Amino acid sequence: MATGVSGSVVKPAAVRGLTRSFGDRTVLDELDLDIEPGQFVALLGPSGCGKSTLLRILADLDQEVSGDVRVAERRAVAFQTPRLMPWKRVWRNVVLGLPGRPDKERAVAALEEVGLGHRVEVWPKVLSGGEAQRASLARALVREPDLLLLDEPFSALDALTRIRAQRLVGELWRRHRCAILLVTHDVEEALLLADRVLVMRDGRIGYDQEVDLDRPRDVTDPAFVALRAELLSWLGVGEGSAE
Ligand SMILES: Nc1ncnc2c1ncn2[C@@H]1O[C@H](COP(=O)(O)OP(=O)(O)OP(=O)(O)O)[C@@H](O)[C@H]1O
Repeated sequence: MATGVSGSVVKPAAVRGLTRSFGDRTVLDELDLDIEPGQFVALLGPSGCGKSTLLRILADLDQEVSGDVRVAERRAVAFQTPRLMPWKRVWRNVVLGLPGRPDKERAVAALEEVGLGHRVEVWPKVLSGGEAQRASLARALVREPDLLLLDEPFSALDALTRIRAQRLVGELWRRHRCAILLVTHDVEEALLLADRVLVMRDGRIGYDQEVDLDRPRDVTDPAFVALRAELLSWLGVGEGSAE
């Protein structure tokens, strides 16, 4: 039975038996997933395994599913590209789609939080790639989500900008304590940021590991190195791969 996304739940996400097919290809196959309030979850998996498909379903952008999908009503999403409307100033982009009159004060507060207090009035085309991505984070945060869905938000950024953006997301999460589901290809990024790392395999969550390391995390910490090796092995690219 196709049920789609329903709101008002205690958990930011509770998914049971989620199946999504495109033609005769089943991408998500009876997938189960719970995300707890305030939890930072990273989702990894080989290209084409269905990560974005799952995220789009949780964002209610795809309803062609079977299974039971319950997601917090307050949710927000940021994609790989910032998707700002070029004909609207940055602050108007941030509050676009919110009910009521555009609330500039709210937009400014969110932009200040991501370090863009000086970019309130400009057009999106003036922003650098990193700034545009931060504006898209501000647009997500202004919605005060219980669940923030991030689909490879850093992958188009250069290495340094990417590190800054990762740190910013870590700080925003500490401050807001919303649950986050971060889709990423980057094992190190997942282990630096998340409480819990998932790997998709055969249309389900094949690996589900808590990351119980102190923050800020140290990539040279033996526990970090061991977890990274385990994850790479699960992804089929490590020494002694699980494949
Ligand atoms: N609208 C669609 N129509 C047909 N096939 C689709 C559609 N959306 C996704 N797919 C297929 O579903 C599979 C999973 O795609 P998805 O984008 O979820 O993978 P992904 O794990 O996010 O990949 P990547 O890491 O490369 O972004 C792919 O084979 C893709 O071609």
